[in-house]
Amino acid sequence: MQETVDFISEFLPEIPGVAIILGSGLGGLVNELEGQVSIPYEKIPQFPVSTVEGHSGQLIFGYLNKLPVLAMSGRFHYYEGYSLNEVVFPVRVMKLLGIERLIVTNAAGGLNPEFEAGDLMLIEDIISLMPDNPLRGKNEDNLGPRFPDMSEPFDLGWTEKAKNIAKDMNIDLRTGVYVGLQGPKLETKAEIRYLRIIGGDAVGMSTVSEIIAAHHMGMKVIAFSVITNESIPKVKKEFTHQEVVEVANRAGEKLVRLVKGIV
Ligand SMILES: O=P(O)(O)O[C@H]1O[C@H](CO)[C@@H](O)[C@H]1O
Ligand code: HPA
Repeated sequence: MQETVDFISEFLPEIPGVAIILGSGLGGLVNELEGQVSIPYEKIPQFPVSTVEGHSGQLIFGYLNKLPVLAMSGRFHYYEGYSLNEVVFPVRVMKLLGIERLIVTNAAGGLNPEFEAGDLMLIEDIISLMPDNPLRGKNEDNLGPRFPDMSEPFDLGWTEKAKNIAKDMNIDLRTGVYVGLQGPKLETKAEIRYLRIIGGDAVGMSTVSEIIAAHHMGMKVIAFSVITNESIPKVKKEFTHQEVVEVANRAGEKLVRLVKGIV
């Protein structure tokens, strides 16, 4: 990690105040960054590389409303074959770079029957149904405790502010619980019923491990889902990642405005 941190530090004009992970199709935020410095993942020592469409695969430093931020344009998923330790590696690097705040975004299927494609959801809690945990193995005590409390994974002050900012901007912000599954297969109807029963409002294949790792290190975290599809469509149609990326691109415009406001 130190090798990676030293490498990235060389490119950063200053320490970013906030790191932002951009989900599928949400790369549009990058267009808002001024004074950009981008580093392709394949140039960064020890860094994994992105293999999913809609995830461009670069770290981008830039100024959002004059505040220095570091955006991960492209994240890593367990289903790509990475271990959860590899999936959260960039989050750990961000903390070691001195970044204290993290905004996580994703594209997700709506479980809550009131949600529609294009809705924006503030993630208030998570359920990790990943087959592993990024904290498994010897604990690095300099990162965080062996048994981190997870009763409040998100920074409450920050989430309250986000809700108020959304209201001021006339952005309809849903709230709910995000369930993280390993993917890459989509859910069966019976699995969807199960996920709803256990309290899920949105489902995806990312995010939960990043939040666990960030919270373990004491980062202040906030997270949003763009609901890109109903997990059981009212009108029968097949799931396509293409549609996820398209809807996220369109609805992502709202999220970009909101993130800008929050930053
Ligand atoms: O969670 P992000 O990276 O936004 O991507 C979501 O979109 C992909 C499925 O279309 C899956 O990777 C799912 O997790
Ligand atoms: N299920 C799982 N992951 C997803 C979905 C979904 O319906 N939509 C976008 N990512």
